[in-house]
Amino acid sequence: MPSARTSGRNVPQVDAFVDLLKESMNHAQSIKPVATIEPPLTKSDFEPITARLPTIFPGASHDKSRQWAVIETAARDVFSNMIASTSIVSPEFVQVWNLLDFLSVLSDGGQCDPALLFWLVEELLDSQTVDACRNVFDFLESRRERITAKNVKQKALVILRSCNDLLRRLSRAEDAAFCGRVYIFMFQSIPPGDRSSVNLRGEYHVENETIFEETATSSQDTPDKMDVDTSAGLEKSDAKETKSTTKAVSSDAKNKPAPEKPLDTDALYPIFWSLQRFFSQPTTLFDATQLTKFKSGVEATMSAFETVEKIQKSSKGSDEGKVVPQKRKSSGEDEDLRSSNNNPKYLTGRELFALEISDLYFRRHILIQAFIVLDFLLSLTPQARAKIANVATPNKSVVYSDQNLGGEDAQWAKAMKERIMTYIQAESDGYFFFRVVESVISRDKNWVRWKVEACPLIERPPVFPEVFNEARANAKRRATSKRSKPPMGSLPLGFMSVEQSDLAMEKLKDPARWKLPDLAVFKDKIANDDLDLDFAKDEKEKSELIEAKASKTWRALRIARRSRLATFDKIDDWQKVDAIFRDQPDDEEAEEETAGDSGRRPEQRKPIILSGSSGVGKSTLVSMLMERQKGVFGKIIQHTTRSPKDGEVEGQDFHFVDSKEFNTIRDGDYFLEFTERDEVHFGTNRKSADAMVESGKVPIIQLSREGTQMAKENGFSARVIFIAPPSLDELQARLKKAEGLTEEGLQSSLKAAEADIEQSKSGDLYDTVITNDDLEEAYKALEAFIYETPQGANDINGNGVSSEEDVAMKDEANGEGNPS
Ligand SMILES: Nc1ncnc2c1ncn2[C@@H]1O[C@H](COP(=O)(O)OP(=O)(O)OP(=O)(O)O)[C@@H](O)[C@H]1O
Repeated sequence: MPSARTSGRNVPQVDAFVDLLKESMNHAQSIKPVATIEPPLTKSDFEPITARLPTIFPGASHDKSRQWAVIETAARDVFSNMIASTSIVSPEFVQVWNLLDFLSVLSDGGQCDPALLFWLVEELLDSQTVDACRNVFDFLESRRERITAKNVKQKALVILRSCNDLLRRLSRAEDAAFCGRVYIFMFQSIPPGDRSSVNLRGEYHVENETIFEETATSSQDTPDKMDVDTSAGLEKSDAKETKSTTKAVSSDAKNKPAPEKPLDTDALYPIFWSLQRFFSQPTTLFDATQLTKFKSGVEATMSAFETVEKIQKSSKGSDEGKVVPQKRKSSGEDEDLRSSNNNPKYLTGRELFALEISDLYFRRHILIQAFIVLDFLLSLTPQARAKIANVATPNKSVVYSDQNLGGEDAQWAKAMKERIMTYIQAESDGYFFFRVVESVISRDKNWVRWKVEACPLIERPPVFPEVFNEARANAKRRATSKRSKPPMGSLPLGFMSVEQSDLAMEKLKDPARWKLPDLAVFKDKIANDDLDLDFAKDEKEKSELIEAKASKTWRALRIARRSRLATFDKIDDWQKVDAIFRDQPDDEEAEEETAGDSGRRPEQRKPIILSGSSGVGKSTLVSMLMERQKGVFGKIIQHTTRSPKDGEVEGQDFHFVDSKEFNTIRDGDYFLEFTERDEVHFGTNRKSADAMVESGKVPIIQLSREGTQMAKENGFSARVIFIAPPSLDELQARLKKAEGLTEEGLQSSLKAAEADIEQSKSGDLYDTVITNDDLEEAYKALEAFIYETPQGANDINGNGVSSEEDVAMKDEANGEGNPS
């Protein structure tokens, strides 16, 4: 990291503050030697530096605005130099995070402009690729509470601006999860009642225009002239209608009822796509001619959709009726589609149209658009207006008080809404799909109402201590006064009160009361149910038997999960669970399972992290452990964005994924750690570790120091072992044996190893250090640690993955283990 240059402005205070910043960076590095975003540096960390501020800005009554300007100028200079010369993925970039931490401390103390940190973050986001912006968000998310605790009003605007700028760069489709992170950050930083991001003027997003082919193709009339229409002009949906469009629309121009005979796809095409203009600008429907056009367009679309569905239903199972797409023309069209700020775009090629409308999801998409616009129209009816009549000062921009939806049009809108609803719900999962849509729309209506009411402040009134105490006491009473119901399936205990106490105690000891039944018992019972099902007299009896079988199957599965989890893979249908009853798992699995018994299980089942630099022997030791204690340990395979090397096997060495998939997992917070080395990403999926624990094995994870650090910071509960090389010379010798390692790679590994060894001395990251000199000795030490450390010791984080026993015990406590 190059040191910050002075600004050259010849303002002594600026120069002095630049020097102070440089010192603060050195100081920060001595306090936090790691190159990670975590841990954040705090006020006390910077105390020696902030104590010197009065030497630059002397006197209690000095000009505050001047101080802020000086600090801003100096900070911008230092910051620009840093980001211009340091890559965000390099360890040196930690200085930028440290600088931002320092500015946050200054800002909280009123020493600099509260928004300064966010101005720099805005600059940083502007200067980085989308991928690198994720790192910036790692920082922002980790510090969110602190950096938005004070003066949020002054910061809100720049937070909104930078988040919105970033959102404009993100693709809603490709970076959906990242978009979510940005939104969540925005919403968490800015109070819900803040109106800075509300579209109070009710403006529509009119730039996202849908473009489609204006000229009618000759695909039907003159099929052999297909290619000629490469010259067909593209027209915006609000452009003048073409011959074919006019013709199609004019058939309905006098507001005739719906055409029962659907239009062919060619005639429907322009009508269909011109609806998009109404969808994106519903206010155009205030014009009667446009409304008529909209109505006929929606009707034509609806009829076509209904016909498509009928055809599809009747031709189910055969290829008849399937629309075969014609080959797409290659033109510059695709680039056009992706332009304009990553707005999601429909593919509007004429030759795709038939295929598109044969897709149920596409049809649903369009119908939901129409549904929303119909809802909007219905908000203009006198009945809907009556609902907002008591709003004192409505926001005129979103009320459209000069517009009214007349009786006939309102009837039409209502009927069409119904028709759409019926259509969507008709498909198998249509009901659930529509419920989701409905709940989203109804939630949105509340926001619209809030806007209509001119966005009153959303405030939660303070709760007084007396009220709080009373509520707590009430809650406690309610939770404890009622006699709790015995857990489902509990056996009766009535005999305890009537029988002699010693006899009652004996009865209590009956194994049937506390022991899980044998899995085999359920095999026969389920087989009997199957038999009875074949002879069921009527539907009622049949459904009772199915219910009884389901209950038994469920209990059998719960018992089987303890010892036969692997067989669950073979179950596709809950009605056929024979796999769990088979005595001998077949072939390889049988071997594996028998072999599995040969290993000794450690008392502590927490995941084990083997940390250490490249070449120290982690893989060698893990292989030995897995070989000598068969079936006890399971290696957690990392995800990586690099491609497999010769001999590497997917799922054995790594899970090889592309950056997109990696980022999705990462944004979904599924990695317990992730690191980057030479532009290659590595990450460990938390779920793999959880699944391993569930299956009864002890997960083993090989991690670098950074990865270990991150796993620990992310609250992952594990025992951490540092594998040290006997010496750097020996490590060099071992590394040299590795094929394909360049001199540069070798030196960088040695440097990293040196830092790792240094860090291991601090003793706060690792539970034990094993020096891998003599391999056998190192292995013995590893086993000793794993097997001889009692339960509860070395728990770096008490709240992580629970062991199998914990789960089992919880089940027993909940009565879930009791099957009767
Ligand atoms: N105690 C030892 N004595 C001599 N050679 C060893 C010893 N332990 C491991 N090695 C050798 O060192 C090399 C590196 O070992 P290994 O691949 O296990 O390291 P690693 O820590 O897993 O490295 P990486 O993190 O790069 O995968 C191998 O050739 C291995 O055989």
